[in-house]
Amino acid sequence: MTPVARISAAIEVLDDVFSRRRPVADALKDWGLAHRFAGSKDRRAIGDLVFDALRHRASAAWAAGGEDGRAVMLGLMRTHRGLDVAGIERQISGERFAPEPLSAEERAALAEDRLAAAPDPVRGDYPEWLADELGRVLGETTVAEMRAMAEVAPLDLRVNTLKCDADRAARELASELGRQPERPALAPLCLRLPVEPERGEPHIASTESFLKGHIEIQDLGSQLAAEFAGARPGMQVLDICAGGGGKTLAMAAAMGNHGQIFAYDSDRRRLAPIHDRLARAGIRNVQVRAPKPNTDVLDDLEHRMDLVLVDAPCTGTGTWRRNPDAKWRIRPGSLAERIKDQVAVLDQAARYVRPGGRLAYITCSLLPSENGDQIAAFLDRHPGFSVVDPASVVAAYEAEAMVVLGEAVTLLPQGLMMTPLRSGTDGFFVSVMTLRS
Ligand SMILES: C[S@@+](CC[C@H](N)C(=O)[O-])C[C@H]1O[C@@H](n2cnc3c(N)ncnc32)[C@H](O)[C@@H]1O
Repeated sequence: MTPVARISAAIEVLDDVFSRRRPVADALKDWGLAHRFAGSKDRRAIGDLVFDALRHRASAAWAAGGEDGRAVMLGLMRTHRGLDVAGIERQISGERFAPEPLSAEERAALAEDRLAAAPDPVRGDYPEWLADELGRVLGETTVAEMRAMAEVAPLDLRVNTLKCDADRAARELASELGRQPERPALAPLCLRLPVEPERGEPHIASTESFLKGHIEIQDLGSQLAAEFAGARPGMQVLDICAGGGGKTLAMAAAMGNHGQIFAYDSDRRRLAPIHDRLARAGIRNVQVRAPKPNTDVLDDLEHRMDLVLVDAPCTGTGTWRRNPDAKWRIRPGSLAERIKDQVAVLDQAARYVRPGGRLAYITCSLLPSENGDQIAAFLDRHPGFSVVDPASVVAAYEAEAMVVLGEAVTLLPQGLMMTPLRSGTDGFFVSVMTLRS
């Protein structure tokens, strides 16, 4: 396909997403099925265009003065590809499969510099109805943070210390992929592969390092969140929202395979990948407890756990770098649902903490209603718990990892927050609490 035909295809997919409110993955898949002549490079290029357009949907639409796929694609070229009107006209001209030439109105809109006067949610590319919530926690940095949230995320890997050390894993990856991973200063066990659009994402899951269990794919923010929970060798730990096991694996490594982790999730299908992942990582101290009908499979753990981790179901507003589609799909009703889920799982989790034990609550969301407000309400319902000073949570990690987090982590009254701009991670909130002895 020619570059201009790819642009036309991306417009078609975007219109499908916008007009039928379809998930982007479904729209791209259907487009591929209906256009079998398109090769893998074409599909990747169209996918990249569509994802880029979704990252910057509001600002691009504003710049072009329209709302549909065509307007967003034209605006994207203007605001995020640095093209002027003549440049855009060159990009979309061609004999076959080219979009219609620019109309006089489009040309006029694209010629103006409209974005400077746009409202904050447009300049920062986030939904207007979340502006107050985001502003409450991000304040004056909201637009800058949301702009960072609209960029493409790097690929982060966690070195599995049960099998390998960071220097060796970095050498292995460099020789397998032909590129040297970065070593973010915040975490000695993180290897980072920045985006290289022309090469596409490396296929980590087929590397020897991955297959041997030397590395796991995990965002740096998720790695740090698991560290902040404070699992230590010998502890009894319940990971009550274990899902595919990202945090379970990180905690098992931090515990050096000593002590016990119970991995539970109310949805047994979500637990399915954990078995292979545990085996690959050489983990021996995890017992997977899948739910069973009419049986409380966690009964014997009540009041016994040194640490209960709640990696809570949430809106995922912190992961918009990876799912730009999600920021336009989230609705007030789904936020309200997640808040209810969080109340339920926190109340359940509290039962398993031993006196003097810890309860760690994590979300990949930046919304205070899922984070600080949720913890404040929990403390009202459970007066035996209190928040561990977030500064001391950070200090404990810094001492252990021999790093300084400084401004990379934002300390809040009920916990701490990581953000794309300040931390270079997905957005995360972590609150650590203790139960009175
Ligand atoms: C953020 S995901 C967990 C991700 C996982 N910990 C990881 O690091 O890969 C949240 C999980 O909570 C589970 N969940 C939701 N409500 C729950 C409940 N009441 N009890 C246990 N798990 C629950 C969901 O099924 C989902 O798998």
